[in-house]
Amino acid sequence: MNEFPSAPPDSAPSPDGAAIRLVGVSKSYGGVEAIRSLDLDLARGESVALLGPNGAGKSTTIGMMVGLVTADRGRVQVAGTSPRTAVARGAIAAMLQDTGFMGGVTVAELVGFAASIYPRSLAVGRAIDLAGLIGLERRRVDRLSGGQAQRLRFAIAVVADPEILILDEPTRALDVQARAEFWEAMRAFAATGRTLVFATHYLDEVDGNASRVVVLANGSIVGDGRPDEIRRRTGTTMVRVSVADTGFDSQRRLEELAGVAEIARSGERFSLRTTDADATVRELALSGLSWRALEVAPPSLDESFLTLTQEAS
Ligand SMILES: Nc1ncnc2c1ncn2[C@@H]1O[C@H](COP(=O)(O)OP(=O)(O)OP(=O)(O)O)[C@@H](O)[C@H]1O
Repeated sequence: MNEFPSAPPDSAPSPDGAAIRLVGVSKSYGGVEAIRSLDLDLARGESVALLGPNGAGKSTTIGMMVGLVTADRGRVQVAGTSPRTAVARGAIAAMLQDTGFMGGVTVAELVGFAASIYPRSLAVGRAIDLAGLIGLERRRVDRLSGGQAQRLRFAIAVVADPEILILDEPTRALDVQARAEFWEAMRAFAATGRTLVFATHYLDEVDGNASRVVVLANGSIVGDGRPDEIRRRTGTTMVRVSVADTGFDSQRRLEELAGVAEIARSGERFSLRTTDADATVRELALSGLSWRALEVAPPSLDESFLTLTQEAS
């Protein structure tokens, strides 16, 4: 896939550097409070993963960023202006869930139509290439597979050559190969200093693709930081070790090592869940136990995610 051009200088975000700013934003649907007094500042150049269980408020937040949902209270600013103005200027573009296409047109015609809306746009062929749709230019849009349609949504968003790109569950209908290609294109986009915001349920997409993780639950932010910070703050590390003498005394001594919260055993192999792996390993080394095959596994993002969202419910 091609490289993206550098971020254009004339689409600079607000003077203070925020690409997107939400201040005290709330949104209710009837009796349902979808978003509760949310404050969020996204700096230019950040790649932000928006995580949260079903109904947490991710799509509502994204809808407000692109001017499709109006907040009941608070202020939403995008590239230093209102979301709708930012969309009209092509400063922000989005790939949303399940958007339909106008019927009876080809892939190239539809991307060309999208390009004609914006003051500045990529060449149609370039957007089609970036989206991995080469060879499908003349295919009618109603004859695309689910994964091809998803790539077309991406082509329509990226043809705006936006400063900020918003993606709501972008890889939902893609197979493994297409997912890998999609993220390759996204990393190239982010590497040009542009801002990327994506909502996902696939936590394995966060590492390597997000510089920041924002976790939502019940319409509020319950976690915000670098992926490794989120893990460390909430997760526990697993220390695994084999001990030749598996008698009661060995198990008790392992349980008493600093930081150990829980212990499980399978034959000679012990799995220690620890809140402080360094302290656990240090004491293990001094314990006099006859151990081998030490493994230290970092906390998983899945576990951190569950901890954060369950605490909030
Ligand atoms: N148009 C609407 N009318 C009524 N309620 C809505 C509407 N849109 C969202 N909601 C409600 O607002 C809350 C937040 O929904 P939202 O779609 O923003 O969550 P989400 O985090 O994107 O969920 P998912 O992961 O399932 O897509 C939910 O309780 C949802 O039922």
